[in-house]
Amino acid sequence: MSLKIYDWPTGPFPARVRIALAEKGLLEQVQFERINLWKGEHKTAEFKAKLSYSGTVPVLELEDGTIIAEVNAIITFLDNLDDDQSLTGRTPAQKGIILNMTRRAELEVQEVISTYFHNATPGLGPDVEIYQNKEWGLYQLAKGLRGLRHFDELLQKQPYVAGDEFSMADIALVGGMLFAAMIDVEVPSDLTALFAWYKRVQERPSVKQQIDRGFLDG
Ligand SMILES: N[C@@H](CCC(=O)N[C@@H](CS(=O)(=O)O)C(=O)NCC(=O)O)C(=O)O
Repeated sequence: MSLKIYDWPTGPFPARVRIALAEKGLLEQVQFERINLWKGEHKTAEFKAKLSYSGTVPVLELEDGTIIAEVNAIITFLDNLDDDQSLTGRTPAQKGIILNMTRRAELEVQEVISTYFHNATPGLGPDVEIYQNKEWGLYQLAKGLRGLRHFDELLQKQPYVAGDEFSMADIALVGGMLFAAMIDVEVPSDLTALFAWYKRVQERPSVKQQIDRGFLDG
């Protein structure tokens, strides 16, 4: 099976798919095509018509041309290629809890830090950031810091974001931590359970290799 993924190689959202690919042993079966976000290649009419209505990456293209263009959807597809849905859940309850916590990590951390990046910093540059609202961006950053504190409290009581095992939900929170690191958002040092979790998940080569990749500028 050959898969094609359009992404920015070190972007925090694409990193989540790359972690899942590594977890499933599929990294070698993927052809990656770099989409330069700083040049707005993800915002062209052609890209949005063919690949991503939202104008975002990553986008997965299957051999038959099928397009899947949301991180969680891509990971769900990958996790269902074999008979062990370790990332998205093996039972109905696990599937519900993992998706619940994945969305919470997105809505309370990664997406709000991304909104801060695009609104209250130069972001991808004036040619791409055609609308910015600095006040809204700062408001979302404060929400993201509250979100990180919430996950610190959660991780004082359980080893992983959705419970006792590593899952797609942990990958989502790793995405939030990567986004924070990429734009120098300081994670408060008193979030010791969060940092302990981050150290724990970095024991997985799939996660460590993404964190060690650093970030490319446009
Ligand atoms: N809802 C999308 C969000 C994807 C997303 O925001 N991707 C970023 C990539 S990166 O910033 O993590 O590298 C993007 O395309 N950003 C470009 C933009 O928002 O203009 C998903 O979950 O896949």
